[in-house]
Amino acid sequence: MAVYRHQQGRAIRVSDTILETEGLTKEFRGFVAVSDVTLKIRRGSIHGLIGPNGAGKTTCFNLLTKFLPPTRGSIRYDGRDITGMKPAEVARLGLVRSFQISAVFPHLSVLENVRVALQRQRGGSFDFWRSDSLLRQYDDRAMALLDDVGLTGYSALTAGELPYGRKRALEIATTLALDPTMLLLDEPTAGMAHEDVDRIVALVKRVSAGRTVLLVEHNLKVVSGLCDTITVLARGSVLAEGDYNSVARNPDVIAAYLGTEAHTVSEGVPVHG
Ligand SMILES: Nc1ncnc2c1ncn2[C@@H]1O[C@H](COP(=O)(O)OP(=O)(O)OP(=O)(O)O)[C@@H](O)[C@H]1O
Repeated sequence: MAVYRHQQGRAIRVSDTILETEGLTKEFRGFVAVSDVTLKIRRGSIHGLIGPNGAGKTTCFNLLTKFLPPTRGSIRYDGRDITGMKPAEVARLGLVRSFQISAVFPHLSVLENVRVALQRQRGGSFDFWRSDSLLRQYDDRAMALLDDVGLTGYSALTAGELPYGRKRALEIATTLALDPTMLLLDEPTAGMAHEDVDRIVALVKRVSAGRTVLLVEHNLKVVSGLCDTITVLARGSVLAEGDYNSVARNPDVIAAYLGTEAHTVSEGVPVHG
């Protein structure tokens, strides 16, 4: 199916694949954490990266977001080779990772955190010395983003006061402030209680409209509810790929989970029906 991007009044045909890797490999002093991974991520999809503990998901995520240089292989984003680029450069191209909670400023208010992210998107760097009135021009947009992630009622609290699940929502709001074309989320529901998980799932679904999302996730219920396509990694390599039902039925996937992570299986990987 042809995909078009509208730019300056013109429709430009773009590839259906937004992000692809070829032979992506990362070795740590001879230990191969990610081995010859070839991925194709469809524009507009929600793509999950799963696998048992130690499968190489985080390393792969760090390679894609340019936080780690690959030992071998290439990464193309939106038709461009980004293998040698820095995280800030790929972020400017619209490929943005969600920052970890440590990147939320705990002593600033929820609103100020989003404002700073918006300012950063415009100016490129943090500047705490800008006058308050200059920063206030971002308030409307910041409130709209907080509304998107269900934090309207929390805007005046300091980020440090937020409950854990709400902090993750704030982290997503600060990421959305960068107006990403493709969003990379690293375990957005890690460590959350059930009700928070459901809220984040709904949130990811909502913010995925008009975007591509790649998420690394342990919680298979989350993956099954969100992802159009799932890539299963095991021992650094791609073990299977497809929709949730097909990968969950795959005997190699079941064996990989059984071998290393019996508790995860009990949470649901082998779904047969
Ligand atoms: N900086 C590093 N130096 C050496 N080995 C590393 C480094 N980072 C990761 N590894 C190893 O690479 C392998 C893959 O790790 P990675 O964290 O990518 O897996 P994962 O699938 O994200 O695991 P988990 O689900 O447990 O977070 C592991 O064996 C890990 O010990």
